[in-house]
Amino acid sequence: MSQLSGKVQTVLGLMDPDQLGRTMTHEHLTMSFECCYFPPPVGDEAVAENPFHMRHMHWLRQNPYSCHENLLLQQETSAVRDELLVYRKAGGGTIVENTTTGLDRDLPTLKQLAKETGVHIIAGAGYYVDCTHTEATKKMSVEKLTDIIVSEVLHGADGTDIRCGVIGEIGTGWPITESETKVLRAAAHAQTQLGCPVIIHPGRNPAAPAEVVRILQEAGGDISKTVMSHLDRTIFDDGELLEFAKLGSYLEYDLFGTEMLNYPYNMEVDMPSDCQRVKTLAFLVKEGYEDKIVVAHDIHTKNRLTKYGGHGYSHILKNIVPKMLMRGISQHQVDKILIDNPKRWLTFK
Ligand SMILES: CCC(=O)NCCS(=O)(=O)O
Repeated sequence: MSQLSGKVQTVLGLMDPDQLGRTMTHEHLTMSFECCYFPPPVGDEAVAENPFHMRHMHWLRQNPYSCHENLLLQQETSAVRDELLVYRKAGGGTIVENTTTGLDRDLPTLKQLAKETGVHIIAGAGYYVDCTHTEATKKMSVEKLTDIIVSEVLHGADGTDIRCGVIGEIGTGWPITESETKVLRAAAHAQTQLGCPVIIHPGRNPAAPAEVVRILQEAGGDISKTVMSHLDRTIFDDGELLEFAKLGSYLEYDLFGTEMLNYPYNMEVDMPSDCQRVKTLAFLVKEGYEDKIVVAHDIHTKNRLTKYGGHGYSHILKNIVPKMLMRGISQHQVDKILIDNPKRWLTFK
């Protein structure tokens, strides 16, 4: 048994899991998404260069990845601080900050935000998708990657003594690359050593989540302590969703607040609306998965902050919870989704 056993690890240190409260399991507070810039539709170049006007807000919601400035969430720490204070007032307790290596993780800023707002912040260890892996990372053995991830949890990351409390989001694409496979194996090995939570960013294909689970399992990972993110843009067929749910991971619907017609990274995908997301949650609850669902907004661009007319970090607490209750999910089940499931996942074995 390690000193972490039975605890959760925030950027301010170890904590009793009962103190977490309502938890968003997948957010970003400071990061850069420049790695995933997508050129604007032909003819829209001028808007993309000058986006932050009321008249461009709809365009930005539809094309969030086509404007360099919108991808620099790390420039908005003051606005994020204000939003975290609102989140606390709305009944929020904890945020799992999923920024990993490749996305400009900034642990000192996370620590400062936790101190200034009283929101518990849990930071992520490991690596994002292949296109952000450096040549040095790509050359590393699984053992070396494992050592780095373990050290980020036990000793601190990025040259600081600030420790991560989850592994992930571990980034994977579709098909999963050799370097991503090594990182997944390293995440599983680190999880075996530490008994810690893991969270995965799957590729944009309905087969991707199950393939990640297969790789993790083969490397000894604990799927019951693993969250599969972004299911709202990945699995659309109810039958396929239930097949995936049987594998035993937590099922994360984390794009609440995102509504767009054309999803640029995969034009086959019809991004669901928030009403459709709630409907899917109600379906999963009816099918017996109320102990496996977790939710979040995955804010990773500026336009989703309330400062720019976005929904902010309190959207689920303020708007989605009432909708869940209206659609037959009970208060007890809502509490499981927001409090009990994140707590169980985040507690070290
Ligand atoms: C870094 C944030 C992130 O990866 N978000 C997921 C975006 S998407 O793959 O669902 O478009």
